[in-house]
Amino acid sequence: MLHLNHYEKSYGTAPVISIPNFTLKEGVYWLQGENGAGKTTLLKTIAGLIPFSGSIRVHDIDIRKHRMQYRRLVNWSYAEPIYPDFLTGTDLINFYQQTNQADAIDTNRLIKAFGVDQYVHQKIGTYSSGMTKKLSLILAFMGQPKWILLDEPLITLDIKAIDTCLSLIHSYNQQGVSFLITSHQSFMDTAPFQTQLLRIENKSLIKQ
Ligand SMILES: Nc1ncnc2c1ncn2[C@@H]1O[C@H](COP(=O)(O)OP(=O)(O)OP(=O)(O)O)[C@@H](O)[C@H]1O
Repeated sequence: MLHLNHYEKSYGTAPVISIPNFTLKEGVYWLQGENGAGKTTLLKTIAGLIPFSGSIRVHDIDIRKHRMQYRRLVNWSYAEPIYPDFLTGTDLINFYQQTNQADAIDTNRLIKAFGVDQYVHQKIGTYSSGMTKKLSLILAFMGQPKWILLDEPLITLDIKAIDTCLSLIHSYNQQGVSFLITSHQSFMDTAPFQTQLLRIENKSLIKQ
């Protein structure tokens, strides 16, 4: 369960989104809204990356009171990931393996599933945008998260990687992992799972 209470986010004096009280049960949620509505902002705050007012809890673990514990429950993938050029994919994966206490066999399975084993030892500066995106998705699936937040997961992916990503969402969800996904692309025609629709409109979050 994900709870937001008295959640408010502004940049400077400009309010972006306000959510008095919202609970999301387990599931796969597709968060929609116009450009600039606040989708990335909401995901970033739930991921613990930017400050906000109010409270956020996942499985009763408070984002501020139990920061480390919370961060292990919530994984996140950027819409347009940027990593230091001088690191290799292996460097980042090894780092996440430690911080997220991820199982090595599961991690290798993810690397192979996205075909990243072909280039994971190369420096990230040599990757194309789709290659970097696949790496970012591997990192998002690592460990034992209860929620995975995916910001535009399908952009720049090739058709095979889109299938891989949708299959992983399906299988992780069957194992009790929930997803909050933003996407301007309609992926429901090919997705092997049902989604529940959420929308940010007029600075509010609504279920559809
Ligand atoms: N770092 C920032 N500083 C100031 N304003 C910001 C910042 N990041 C986002 N905003 C503003 O917050 C609002 C919401 O932006 P956000 O990126 O969350 O929208 P979005 O719904 O993800 O949009 P898109 O569909 O275009 O990706 C926009 O008005 C944007 O200009």
